[in-house]
Amino acid sequence: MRLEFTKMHGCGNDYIYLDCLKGMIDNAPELARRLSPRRFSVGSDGLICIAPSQVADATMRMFNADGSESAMCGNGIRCVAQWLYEHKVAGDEMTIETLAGIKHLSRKGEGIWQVEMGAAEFEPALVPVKGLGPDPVINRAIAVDGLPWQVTALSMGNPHCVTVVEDVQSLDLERIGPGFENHPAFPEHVNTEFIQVMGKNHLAMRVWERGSGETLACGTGACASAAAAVMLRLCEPDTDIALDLPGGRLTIRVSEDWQIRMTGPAKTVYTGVVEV
Ligand SMILES: N[C@H](CCC[C@H](N)C(=O)O)C(=O)O
Repeated sequence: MRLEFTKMHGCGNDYIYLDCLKGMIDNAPELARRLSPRRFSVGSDGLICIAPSQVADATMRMFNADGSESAMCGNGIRCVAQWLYEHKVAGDEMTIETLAGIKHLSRKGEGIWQVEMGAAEFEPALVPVKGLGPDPVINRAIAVDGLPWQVTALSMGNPHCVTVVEDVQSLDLERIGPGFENHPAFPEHVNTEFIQVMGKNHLAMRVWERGSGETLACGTGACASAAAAVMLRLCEPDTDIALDLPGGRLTIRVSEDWQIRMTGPAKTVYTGVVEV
């Protein structure tokens, strides 16, 4: 079967986008697994379906490279907005339904979108994180690879574990990433962000993503990192925080009541057809 797709990325976090506006497909996890391998197939961090919605301009369904589905994808939702704009399905302001609720997006320039991401959630049961007591996990030690890591756990609609390090570039994520992703404290596995304070309201970040491994950027991860940094008083609320990722820069704003706003790029690279 010939499958038409659009390849897009946000700060190098690249996905295969499918037009499912006529109806959601039922083999998305298998397609994500088959089409994500680089060199052997199209190559991507996963697959995103743009499907119809009764309550928003469209629905986003996101699948990691291993076929697992996530409720939310920050870089992905900006690209869905760009796709809807380019295909004249929606304009400068739009809403996109996700499994983590309806998100509002505003176009801020050519290929630049601002997303109201909703609230950072530190309640353990809602991350979810378990076995570390009833209180929010803020700068608490967990053991990975035989070493203690001080982590902060929160949800952006998907689970995140943020840890502050001296030098993000020195980390061997291939070695330590799976130990975080599959840590028993995170029953639904977890996306892990490693952040380094570069200056006032300026962080560098690398990420090991649940279901995809190290990616060049993670939008929900950038939001989680900024929220954790504000919680740890490393950054200020109600201020633009610059997040430098290997694939580019995202700007995150954390309100006093933990509402998160993300602004960043979305780019169409090419359209293609693949036999599946
Ligand atoms: N791997 C994530 C989904 C993709 C998130 C990331 N690519 C983003 O931009 O937010 C998860 O399983 O929760």
